[in-house]
Amino acid sequence: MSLNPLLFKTQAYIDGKWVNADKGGVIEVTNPATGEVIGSIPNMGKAEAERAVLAAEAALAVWQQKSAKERANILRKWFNLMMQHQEDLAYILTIEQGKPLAEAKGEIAYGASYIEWFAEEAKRIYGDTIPGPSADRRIVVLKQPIGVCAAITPWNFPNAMITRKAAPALAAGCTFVIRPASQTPFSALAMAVLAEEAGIPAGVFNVITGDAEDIGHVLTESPIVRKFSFTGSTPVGRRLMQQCASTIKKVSLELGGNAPFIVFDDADVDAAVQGAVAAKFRNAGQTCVCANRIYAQAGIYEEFTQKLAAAVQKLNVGDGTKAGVEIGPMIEPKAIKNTVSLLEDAKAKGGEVLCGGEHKDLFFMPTVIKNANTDMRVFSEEIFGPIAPVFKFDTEDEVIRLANDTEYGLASYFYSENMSRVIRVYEKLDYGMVGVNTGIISNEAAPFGGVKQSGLGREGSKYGIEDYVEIKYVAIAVKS
Ligand SMILES: NC(=O)C1=CN([C@@H]2O[C@H](COP(=O)(O)OP(=O)(O)OC[C@H]3O[C@@H](n4cnc5c(N)ncnc54)[C@H](OP(=O)(O)O)[C@@H]3O)[C@@H](O)[C@H]2O)C=CC1
Ligand SMILES: O=C(O)[C@H](O)CS(=O)(=O)O
Repeated sequence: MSLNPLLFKTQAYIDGKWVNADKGGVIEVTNPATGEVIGSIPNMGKAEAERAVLAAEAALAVWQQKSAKERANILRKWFNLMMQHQEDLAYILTIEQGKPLAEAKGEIAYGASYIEWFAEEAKRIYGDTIPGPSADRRIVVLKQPIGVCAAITPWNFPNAMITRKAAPALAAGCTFVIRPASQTPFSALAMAVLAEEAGIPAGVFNVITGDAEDIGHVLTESPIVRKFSFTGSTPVGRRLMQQCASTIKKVSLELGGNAPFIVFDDADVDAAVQGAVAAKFRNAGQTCVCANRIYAQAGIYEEFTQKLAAAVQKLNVGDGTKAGVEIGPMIEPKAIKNTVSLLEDAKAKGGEVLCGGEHKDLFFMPTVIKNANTDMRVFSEEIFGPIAPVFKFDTEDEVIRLANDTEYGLASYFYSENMSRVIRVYEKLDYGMVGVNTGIISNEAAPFGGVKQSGLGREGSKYGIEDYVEIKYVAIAVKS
């Protein structure tokens, strides 16, 4: 495969124009599998970000003058174009982010599914009429687009994290400014090429690249921006939320996780092993919903850990553009350093490495640690890498307490064939999402999001549009 020059853009996209940074600065982007420079993007800052916000404000009228059905049809065209270009978009994603091509193709389809879903939701943003408290009063409730929306997204899902925000925003009649992660900007720019081709008017969808802090201050502190959405780490999300407070902006946050993955004695152990591999090693463990702490009940602990290690050892690690590769590189040296540090800490505190543990360049071998315990950093920190610590537990009450003992509350998973236990456990897990007998829970029809310090709001599903509309109450006096 090779880069499609029509989709591979090295300029930002503001107000329907492809532009460089005012001062001409650029940021180089490298392929994490090879270290080669793929290309560069404009290193923009405050002035360009302000222009992007003004362009989005100016485009509100033209976008809102279209009917919901017209907006829906344009979004549908955007979805169709993404799927027509799935292979080319996946290749761009793999060389900038590292995930294997099969996973990248999956992300393109997953990201596009949010556009498909909200193209349909665009036509179903309903208001209410409410019986008035007296004969001379009428109550009308409208749901109207909130206005200019802005977002900052991470490197681990360079397509889907953007469409999960842009699709409901545009469906609701809002306009949008996105600042993608510096490591993975090309997927966002390719999205803009197809947005333009789909008929999304200039200024409605803008992609700005460059200095995170300078651009971030504009997107969080400009009074023109009415809604800010962030996906990334909890510390950065907390800081951006504080910045949004200056203008009382509507904020949605998809932040870090520390997902428990619980296997009870009455589980289908082979299914649980497959689920654990999927939940732990997707994107080389670099997702916020990855299984972070694996708990196996005493009765099946030996069987489960041995079968898990046997399955993990078979995973094919390498350059994601090569056929058959299942685990790509980590995103950058900092990620490798953090993963090594977590592993060394676990080993020093009694962990036994059943497989993996080594790394070369940005490739970290998928690792299973037996005899994990709560003194280890992997118990309380988000690993965000291909390490699977397996903890032993005895009782249901004990594992629920351990699972909930974290400031995070994004995803959780457990395996049991006992229906009463299934209901008891999913009711007691303090998380925004629970996977029962499955390790993969993300799709466009479901409300994705967390509780506690994993975030605010939900993305996808019928709930996802609510963050992009404002409710207006109209009180009407009626003469008899
Ligand atoms: N809940 C969820 O859905 C997700 C959560 N995450 C979490 O994010 C972490 C890993 O992703 P990672 O990208 O390292 O997270 P970061 O929070 O470091 O970065 C996320 C984005 O924020 C930008 N950013 C960083 N600092 C600032 C700032 N001060 N002002 C404005 N923008 C800023 C980054 O820019 P740049 O890197 O270009 O400097 C990047 O685009 C993990 O904790 C993971 O769990 C990640 C993805 C999804
Ligand atoms: O960034 C992430 O980790 C994603 O939100 C996970 S998922 O939605 O692709 O499962």
